[in-house]
Amino acid sequence: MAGRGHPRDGTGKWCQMGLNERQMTTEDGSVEAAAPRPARILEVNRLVHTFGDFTALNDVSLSANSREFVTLLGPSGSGKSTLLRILAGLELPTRVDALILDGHDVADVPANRRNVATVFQHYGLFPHLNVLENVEYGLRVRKVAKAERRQRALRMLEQVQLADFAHRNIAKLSGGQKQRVALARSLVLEPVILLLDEPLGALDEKLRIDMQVELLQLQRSLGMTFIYVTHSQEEALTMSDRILLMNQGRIVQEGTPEDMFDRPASRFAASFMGMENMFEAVVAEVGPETITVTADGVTFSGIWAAKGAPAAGDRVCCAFRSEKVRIAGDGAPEPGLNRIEGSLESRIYKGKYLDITYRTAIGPLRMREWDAHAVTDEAVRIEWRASQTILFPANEQ
Ligand SMILES: Nc1ncnc2c1ncn2[C@@H]1O[C@H](COP(=O)(O)OP(=O)(O)OP(=O)(O)O)[C@@H](O)[C@H]1O
Repeated sequence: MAGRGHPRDGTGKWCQMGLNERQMTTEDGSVEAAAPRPARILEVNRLVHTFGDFTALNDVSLSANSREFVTLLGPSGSGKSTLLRILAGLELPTRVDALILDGHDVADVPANRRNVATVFQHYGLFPHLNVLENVEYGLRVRKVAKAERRQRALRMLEQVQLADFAHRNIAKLSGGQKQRVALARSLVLEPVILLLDEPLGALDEKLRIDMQVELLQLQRSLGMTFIYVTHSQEEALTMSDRILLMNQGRIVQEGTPEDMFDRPASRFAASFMGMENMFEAVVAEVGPETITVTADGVTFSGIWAAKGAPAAGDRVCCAFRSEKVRIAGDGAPEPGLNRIEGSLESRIYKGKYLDITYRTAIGPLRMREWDAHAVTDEAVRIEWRASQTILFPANEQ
């Protein structure tokens, strides 16, 4: 990419003082101010990608801002990796209206001329090179002088807490350490965007959780834009500024982690974001804040999560989380609470909590109970808040 302000050889080096206030040291040691980097670092408009007659990406548009952590979240086969490979230039899109990176349209620019770097699940390190040589490799290809590339590689190894391992053989590293080397090797090139394809997928759970925090700290301290692919909603919720939820080659919803967790706007999104209770109902009344619905003769209230507004008589889907359900007291329900009678159907011990299913007039309802002693075998009334009940059209997947 003829990226504005990004030298592709060893004649100068951009110092990241924050992505909008950069300077460049030239060969004679003078310092030049760089053009400010645009706040919007990536813009993709109407991307379509096909493999033969199979459409892997269908009318996908997205953007990323400078310093933003954007996650592509979705089930296997939803098109996340294909999208990432197109951003990296490893795959040329079948059709795209615009693919703007750092102010330039790079739709036809090959991978080695785009100022992005990619980290994959399986590291892709060179086994015959030690840690430092692996991190230096990209700078060597770019013909950066030896002293400078060594200094930059060591500085990056410090950032990923591997300075003491600089001369270690790659084969003698743990999975987490290998992934840190892979990160350092990409970051040392100072790309405008780092693309990460399930980078923690090969690590065990404890290490994955530690590395999530480390990755986030690294992204914040470098002030870099990360585009991160995962199928784990927990990983996406922990790290992202913004989540793009993908299904069958489309971005079906996007928002902050809070938006995505609290207000999934379709059956697919609700189910993927872990809403255990979901049932169909008919709109009875549309109020200013809540909407009243009926299902099998029972009346509930909820809030509308999808675009537009429903009308009385529309078929909708209601969803709420099992951890929001609790056993009701004896008195009349407080305003803003939905309530229903239930009888115990099953309970599953999960260590820290119990997953309990109650048989009710609208079907089985799940409740997560943290106090194992609170559960009795008797019939109960269970309740949950209208404000935590989301509604969306029943006819959209
Ligand atoms: N080279 C290819 N040739 C044909 N079909 C492909 C090719 N690459 C990907 N696909 C198909 O495109 C769809 C999207 O694949 P992609 O790898 O992008 O999904 P994903 O969301 O990253 O899945 P996973 O999480 O399993 O990696 C899948 O149905 C896949 O089989």
